[in-house]
Amino acid sequence: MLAMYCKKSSKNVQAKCQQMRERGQIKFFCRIRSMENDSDISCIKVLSDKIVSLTPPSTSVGFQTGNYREIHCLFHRVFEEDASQETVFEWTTIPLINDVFRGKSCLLFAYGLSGGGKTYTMNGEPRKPGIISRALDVIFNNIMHFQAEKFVFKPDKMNGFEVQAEEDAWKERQCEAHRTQRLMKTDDAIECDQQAPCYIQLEGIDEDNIYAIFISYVEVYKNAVYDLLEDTRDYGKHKRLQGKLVREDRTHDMYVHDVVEVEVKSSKEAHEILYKGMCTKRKIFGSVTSGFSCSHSVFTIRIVQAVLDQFGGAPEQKGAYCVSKLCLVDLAGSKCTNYMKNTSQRLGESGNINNSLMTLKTCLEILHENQKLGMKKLIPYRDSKLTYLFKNFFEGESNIHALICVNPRAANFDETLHVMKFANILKEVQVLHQSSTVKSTGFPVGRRRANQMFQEALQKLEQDERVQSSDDICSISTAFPCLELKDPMDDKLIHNLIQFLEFRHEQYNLQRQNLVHKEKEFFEHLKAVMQKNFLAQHENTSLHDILDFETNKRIALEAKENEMESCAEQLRQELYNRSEAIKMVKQEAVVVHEAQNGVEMLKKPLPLASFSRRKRSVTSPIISSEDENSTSAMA
Ligand SMILES: Nc1ncnc2c1ncn2[C@@H]1O[C@H](COP(=O)(O)OP(=O)(O)OP(=O)(O)O)[C@@H](O)[C@H]1O
Repeated sequence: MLAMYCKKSSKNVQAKCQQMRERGQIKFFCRIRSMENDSDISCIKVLSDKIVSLTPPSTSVGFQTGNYREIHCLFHRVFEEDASQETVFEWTTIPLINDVFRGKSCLLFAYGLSGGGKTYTMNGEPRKPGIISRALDVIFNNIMHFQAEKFVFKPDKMNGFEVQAEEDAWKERQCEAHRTQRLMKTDDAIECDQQAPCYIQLEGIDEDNIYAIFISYVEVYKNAVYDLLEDTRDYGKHKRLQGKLVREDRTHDMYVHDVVEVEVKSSKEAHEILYKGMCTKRKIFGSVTSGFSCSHSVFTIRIVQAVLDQFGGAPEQKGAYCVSKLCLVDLAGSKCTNYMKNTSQRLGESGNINNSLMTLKTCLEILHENQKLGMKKLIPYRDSKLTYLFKNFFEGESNIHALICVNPRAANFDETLHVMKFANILKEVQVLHQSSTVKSTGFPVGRRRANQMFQEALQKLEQDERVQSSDDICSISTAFPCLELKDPMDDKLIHNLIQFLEFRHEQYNLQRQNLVHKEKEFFEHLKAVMQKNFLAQHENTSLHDILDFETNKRIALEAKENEMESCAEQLRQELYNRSEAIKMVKQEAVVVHEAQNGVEMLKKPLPLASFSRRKRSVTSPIISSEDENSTSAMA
């Protein structure tokens, strides 16, 4: 959270905090990059892990117009120059990934001046992977053994998914295997040397669920959306990527129409797709932006999760799944114009960037006004593709994190101040806190493991030669005695047969009794397990209640803490203002006192000598030592 000082009554602040608890707040982070040159002067000081202060340098517009007060900005967390990529990722992205696995939709965007380190933070560099790369690693490390078969879930190109029959999915898997082999032979296939083994245990992963991950990568450039994963191999010099439409689905969620969405099964596969997109971006947009990104990159990870049925098998019921997404956005630099050479095309580009960021600002301002005053003003999301794409994050239920990337150079002070002001507008906007969309099914916990154990046991039974004969399993006696009658008078055979059958019958009864007994035992055991399960579920529910209670308490405390921090900052500012005022009053008092002294001195009758000296000093205030000597001589 960022707070710039404003004078509001504590009642207002309290009401606001209450509102925040219900609606949820956008979390603000600030990353300060290291300076390029040692000779550069910094205008940013980190006061604590949440507060930074901006000191206007003498060259700044504010300073020149007499506004040279320090400005304090409050964030959820401040990352100093030496903060690692890992730390930034853990603070800004891990909570969002956890929420995505709870079925929520999340947005993380990097905003700041050109060269502030947005792309460095989002995409990273070789050996210093950024947020996108780490997010992919963490997701796949956690769901490695819980993935659905490929192509079971198929995007319907309208934000939704279809569940395919196993045979259709298998056919698609075969086709894809050929296609990938072909693709890997092209120049676009890049070695993924950036892959970082990032192991962080996520919350919200349910081993009784199956997961499927889909990624898409688009670029918003000159108010048009381009698909970076579109096949560009046939695109020659004169052929360009086609702009895509941004549409709204039945649930008012936005999507890029006809965008390529790739289902990935490993972090390596996801990285290959990511680098393919980066290559396209460099090839198509790189040449016109000369190192500074004048377009907005949107990398989306969609997670489909379905609950396994009561036997631990894949769900067949259509629609029995939940879809959530994580959008990782690298916004264009907010000060592109200065960095770009003044060719007309580039001025046009920078104008477009500023337009889209301006529209974003306008939308947020109107949204805040609507929320604050209960108005229903039309918000111009449609004025820019960027805002239209993210409409749902601001209007609907979502979790949003904003990462403000700043360069502390004093020369950038004025622009940095604008970035902070933009962040301050964002702070005012409230987004609805999304409740988890993953519903409890009532199925027993541990279905996947139980199913696996059952399958293993079955396999073992099939493999074991000793139990393959069904005779061995349900045998009630040895083989029948020889029934060949050699002598018609021979009663022994009949007698033996009767004995054998009686023994067999006895064995049958015994085994039957045994079976009934075992069945009874099994049901007793099952009952005990069910009872235990019921108790565990009960305990689980009460633990969830406690957790919810504690979470609410934590949220309330956090809100209180934020409120206190705001109040403390206000009081500090007030103190500063008052001490400045006291200083000025003291100075004025000294001046008045001196003036009074002067008047009193004048009122006193002076001796003649001193009068003549005074008279002289009045007429000629600058007296040299020679004059003084001569005056005293005259006296
Ligand atoms: N925290 C950091 N530590 C080390 N180097 C950094 C850091 N932040 C940025 N850099 C370096 O600064 C340069 C510019 O950073 P980057 O391209 O990320 O800026 P940007 O904000 O994305 O700019 P633009 O909006 O123009 O794309 C890069 O060479 C990057 O390596």
